[in-house]
Amino acid sequence: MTNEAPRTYDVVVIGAGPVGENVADRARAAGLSTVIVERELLGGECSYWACEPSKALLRPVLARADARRVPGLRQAVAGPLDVEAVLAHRDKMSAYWNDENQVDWLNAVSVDLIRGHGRLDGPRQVAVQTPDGDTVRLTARHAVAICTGTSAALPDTPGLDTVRPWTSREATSADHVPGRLAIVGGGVVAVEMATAWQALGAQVTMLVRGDAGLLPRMEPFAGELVADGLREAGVDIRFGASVTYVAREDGEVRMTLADGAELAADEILFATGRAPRTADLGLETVGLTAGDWLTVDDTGRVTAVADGWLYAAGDVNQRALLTHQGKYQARIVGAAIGARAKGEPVDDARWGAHATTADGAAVPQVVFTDPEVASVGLTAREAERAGRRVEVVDYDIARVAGAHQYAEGYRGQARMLVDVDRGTVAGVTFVGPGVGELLHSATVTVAGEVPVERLWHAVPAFPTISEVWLRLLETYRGRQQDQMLPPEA
Ligand SMILES: Cc1cc2nc3c(=O)[nH]c(=O)nc-3n(C[C@H](O)[C@H](O)[C@H](O)COP(=O)(O)OP(=O)(O)OC[C@H]3O[C@@H](n4cnc5c(N)ncnc54)[C@H](O)[C@@H]3O)c2cc1C
Ligand SMILES: NC(=O)c1ccc[n+]([C@@H]2O[C@H](COP(=O)([O-])OP(=O)(O)OC[C@H]3O[C@@H](n4cnc5c(N)ncnc54)[C@H](O)[C@@H]3O)[C@@H](O)[C@H]2O)c1
Repeated sequence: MTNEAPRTYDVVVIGAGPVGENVADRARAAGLSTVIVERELLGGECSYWACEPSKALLRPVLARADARRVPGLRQAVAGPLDVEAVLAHRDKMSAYWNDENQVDWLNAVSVDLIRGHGRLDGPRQVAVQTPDGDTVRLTARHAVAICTGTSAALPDTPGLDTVRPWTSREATSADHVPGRLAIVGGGVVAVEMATAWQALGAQVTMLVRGDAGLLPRMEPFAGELVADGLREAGVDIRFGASVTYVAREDGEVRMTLADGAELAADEILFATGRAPRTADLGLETVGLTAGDWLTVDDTGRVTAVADGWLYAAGDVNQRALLTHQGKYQARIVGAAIGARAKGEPVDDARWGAHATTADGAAVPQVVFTDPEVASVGLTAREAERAGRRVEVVDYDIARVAGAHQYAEGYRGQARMLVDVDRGTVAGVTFVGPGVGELLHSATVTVAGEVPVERLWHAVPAFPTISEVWLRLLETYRGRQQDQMLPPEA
């Protein structure tokens, strides 16, 4: 093992997923010497085992579902998906699990790369264990940024160690379609992977604990409409189903549920949430606890560490486990590191250049199921918990002319929350085919804190689904006018 003298950089980034890459890019653009440490592939979970492969699997499924609702086109797409072609497309969209292009990009932006496992080794110090067993020591003049993301969190179900369960990694990279796939969980990964694998030919059974339904963090109608869509596609959804024991016997996975029911499948996917990759990161050398999420302020600094040199961005800070939101944090964190290093003022006021204000106000998300779910800002439940006075405005998207054009028998639902004290929109949820591309209008409205009265002047084109905005506003105004009418004699 060689132990060279420590190399010094202005900024050391640990983890080259989408977020680490962007922190490094922004820090370098601010004129700071920057090195990034990566133990697997540049591009992280998103490029190889999450967003890219999952959406490549889902795109043909959703395009076919849409086409089947268009008269004149339905017959042309009546047949099954070409599984081999879908998997080949997925492989291509995952860059064949090769990060050469991303290395080229890193070189082009003049960020140094060290491959290996990075660990903190005291304040501003990082030790990298390289694949050939060497240790490279790094010192950061200004900042260390932790961008190590998350891994699948598995429950401690007895027998789990014997079944070789699928996690999101296997679910997005599998090269064959299992005959029967059991999915534990009712969150985003569970519903997306149920949509994909059922359409590719597996018989999917979802085992969802409790009675909160699917997508429990979203508006309840989102989970209900997605459950309807999955059932129509042939998925068997069992609510109140807790797995108490699993075993792999004779090549199949056997499960026992809390109510004593038994079932078998060829594979079992645990889509039961995420855990931060901080267990083996040397957190204890800077007074933090191994395995914890890293709590940060709005400029991305880890709040529990003195002197403000340690930052954390992306999944690992648990603010919003989404690529686009982590990259937003990364742009701001990179700029904040740059400003502090140069002694420039840091604008961390609400919506300031160095504050990740949107994390708490306007996080957009699209769930790529049939129907799609697109949401930003608060749900009604969250608004109530936060003590915000909101008016809940609902509209059936099927009544919008553009929805009739989009698909025969369109089914969908929209909800807008109007903050009655501020006169702005606090949250929007759309559910229905094609609504994902509608979401940014809602994000601009929420993040821009556009007064509801001004929205009347933002005219949606006819006949598009976006006319749902007009209908939501009319519903809201109609209600207000009703309230202004004198009581009937
Ligand atoms: C199945 C699935 C589908 C998803 N789909 C979407 C989607 O459609 N849209 C969306 O916005 N989000 C989606 N997400 C979430 C998205 O993948 C994450 O939010 C995103 O990857 C987080 O980026 P990150 O850079 O914080 O972490 P990661 O992408 O996890 O990257 C972290 C990197 O750090 C490296 N690393 C970790 N520890 C060390 C260490 N000690 N030393 C060196 N390197 C280290 C890892 O190898 C990895 O490359 C999905 C997630 C899953 C599981
Ligand atoms: N399209 C997208 O934007 C997209 C797609 C996939 C994932 N993601 C991101 O990835 C993150 C992780 O997704 P996820 O689905 O793994 O997590 P999640 O938190 O969304 O859902 C986890 C589900 O597992 C259940 N669960 C947890 N522990 C369990 C246990 N012991 N037994 C049974 N059920 C259990 C929960 O009740 C919940 O239904 C999400 O926060 C999401 O932001 C985003």
